[in-house]
Amino acid sequence: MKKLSERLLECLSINLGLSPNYLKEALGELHQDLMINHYPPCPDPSVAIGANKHTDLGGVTCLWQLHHVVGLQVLKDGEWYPVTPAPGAYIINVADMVELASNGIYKSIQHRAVVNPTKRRISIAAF
Ligand SMILES: O=C(O)CCC(=O)C(=O)O
Ligand SMILES: [Fe+2]
Repeated sequence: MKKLSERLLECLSINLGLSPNYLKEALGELHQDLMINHYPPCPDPSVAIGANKHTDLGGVTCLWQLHHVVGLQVLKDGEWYPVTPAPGAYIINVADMVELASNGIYKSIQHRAVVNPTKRRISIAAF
């Protein structure tokens, strides 16, 4: 997972027209944390939230959504959009440090997780 994050930082740097190491050097040594989120089913999702609106603090977040239960949503132009899990794929979030180090060219995406009335949901995030 660390190698994936480092490779993504290289690609994001190259895309800025900078040296592949630019973001890695700007962010310093990568200490990656793993967070496992468990959202039990909630009979009335209109009165509960799984994870409140936030941005992630680090460089890039690699998120794995298990069981293909939809829950992650991103905020764009004032609207929430679901991020449908794709089998075998990670969701990659640009986080705060990359927004700062790219001088705002990359945006740290606002997101949240909603709960499901019948299914539990598990996601694993590497920050
Ligand atoms: O469960 C999700 O899809 C989102 C989790 C999340 O945003 C986080 O762990 O920072
Ligand atoms: Fe997050």
